[in-house]
Amino acid sequence: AAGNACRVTLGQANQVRPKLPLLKILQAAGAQGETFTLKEVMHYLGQYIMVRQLYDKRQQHMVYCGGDQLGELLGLESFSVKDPSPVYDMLKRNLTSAAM
Ligand SMILES: C[C@@H](c1ccc(Cl)cc1)n1cnc(-c2ccccc2)c1-c1c(C(=O)NCCN2CCN(C3CCCCC3)CC2)[nH]c2cc(Cl)ccc12
Repeated sequence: AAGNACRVTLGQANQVRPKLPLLKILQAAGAQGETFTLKEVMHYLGQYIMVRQLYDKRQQHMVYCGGDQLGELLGLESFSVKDPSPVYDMLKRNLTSAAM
């Protein structure tokens, strides 16, 4: 039915395609495939930070990513999860729309 067709296309519309350096990070956190929703990208980046123990055990909002590929992508030694702007800037540089 038309409804389903519409839902399928809408579902595809919000997929993004990470560029290779970001895709490798997501895959290291268990991501499968090449296109994701933004929510999935954020989930896998969070998993990556946890698995690689990049967060400070005492100040758990601080992420120390210097020397890790994530730090290379962000161009930062560290950041606080309370200020997501550097992450969004990195995603703007490393995500393309998969809708095309
Ligand atoms: C609100 C959200 C967020 C999401 C995006 C952004 Cl740009 C900032 C902030 N957030 C809040 N704390 C974290 C976080 C903190 C330390 C280690 C790992 C994740 C996250 C991040 C998530 C996530 O998917 N979060 C799910 C719930 N988190 C709670 C924190 N939990 C851990 C906190 C450290 C101790 C172990 C549990 C893990 C699940 N994805 C991210 C990806 C990045 Cl590039 C950076 C941070 C996060």
